[in-house]
Amino acid sequence: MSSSLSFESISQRFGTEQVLDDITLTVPESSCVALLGASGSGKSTLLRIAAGLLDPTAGTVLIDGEDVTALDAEHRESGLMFQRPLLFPHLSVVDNVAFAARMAGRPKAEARRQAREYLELVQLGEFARRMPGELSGGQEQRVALARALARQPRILLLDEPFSSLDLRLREDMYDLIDSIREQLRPTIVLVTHDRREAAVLADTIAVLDHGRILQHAPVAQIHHQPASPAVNRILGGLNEVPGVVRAGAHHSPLGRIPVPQDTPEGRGLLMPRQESLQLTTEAAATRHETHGTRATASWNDPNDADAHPGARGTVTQVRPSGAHSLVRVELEPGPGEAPVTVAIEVTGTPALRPGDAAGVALGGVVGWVVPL
Ligand SMILES: Nc1ncnc2c1ncn2[C@@H]1O[C@H](COP(=O)(O)OP(=O)(O)OP(=O)(O)O)[C@@H](O)[C@H]1O
Repeated sequence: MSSSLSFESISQRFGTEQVLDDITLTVPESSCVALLGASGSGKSTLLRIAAGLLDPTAGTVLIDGEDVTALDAEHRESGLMFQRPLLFPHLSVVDNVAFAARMAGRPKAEARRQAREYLELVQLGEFARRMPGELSGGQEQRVALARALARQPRILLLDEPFSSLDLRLREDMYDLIDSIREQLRPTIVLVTHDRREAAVLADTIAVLDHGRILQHAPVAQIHHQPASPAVNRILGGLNEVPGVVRAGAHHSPLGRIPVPQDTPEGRGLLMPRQESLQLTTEAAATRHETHGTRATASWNDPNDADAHPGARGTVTQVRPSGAHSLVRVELEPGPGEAPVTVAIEVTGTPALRPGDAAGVALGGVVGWVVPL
């Protein structure tokens, strides 16, 4: 039940509003792409075009390389699931799931037998005879998923399917999607504005902004190597540190951070994730390069006059949020540098207060820089 899906130069206008602008994106067979973006960025419009519910103003939709742009939704063989389950209230659970097969002319007993298999898959086998009004919200969404899967779709299209569920139920649905991916290997397009959901469920994330794809990349890559500050922010990145790239490193109040070899020299913005930065003891984190003193910390490489694995600054904010806290530190600028504040995510609540001295280091990752 799995196919590849491609959008080629898809554009959509509503009146004078350009809602999608030259979207090209391929979703390989059995993979899951998340369309992530703010409200109004065009995610649902692209999904409706994939489903055949909307004709694009321009461009082509391909399933397994075949142009399906002119095919209507009925013949597109896609399974859809929305934020609300949209079950038929007068049909039992099993008949809701069997509905498409019945419409396709299958005998009732056969359609129901197949529907029960999908209900088992979503762990609702014993609810087959219930009416939708007798289900919880989470159960209704499972039925909606079973109904979408029972169509044996070539492409599964999910539009904010879990956003009305509470956190616990959402986690259960994530487990269910994992197990369905393992068993049926469907090709999935997931529309979401929840970056965590995108990261948990998808293989790749396509970031949409004002109808354009800003970047499409594997989940880890897009978090650590955002193509622009806009992508970094949409993925929840909080840090943008201006500086200069020279001799294989980015130089800023954060210190000398090694960068990939192909990083262009000159002014550049370093975007370390708040989860990748670490608080260090102030003594160990003393910054030496621009202050002209030598490192005393044992883990500083004495053979590298430029090596200094950290910076120092002053805590400006500590914001606890349960298991983690966000600590903001204003870094000491070197000569000619402007001060910059970075956010660091730490476990628990540190014994720090605004005004305290703190050291900051980038742990174990190569810096990622985009030109300024
Ligand atoms: N049928 C339509 N006619 C006119 N404008 C439309 C139509 N459908 C969508 N739009 C507009 O297109 C833009 C993108 O809408 P879309 O629903 O694709 O965004 P979205 O990213 O899915 O947003 P949300 O997260 O709020 O669902 C919005 O400005 C919306 O008002």
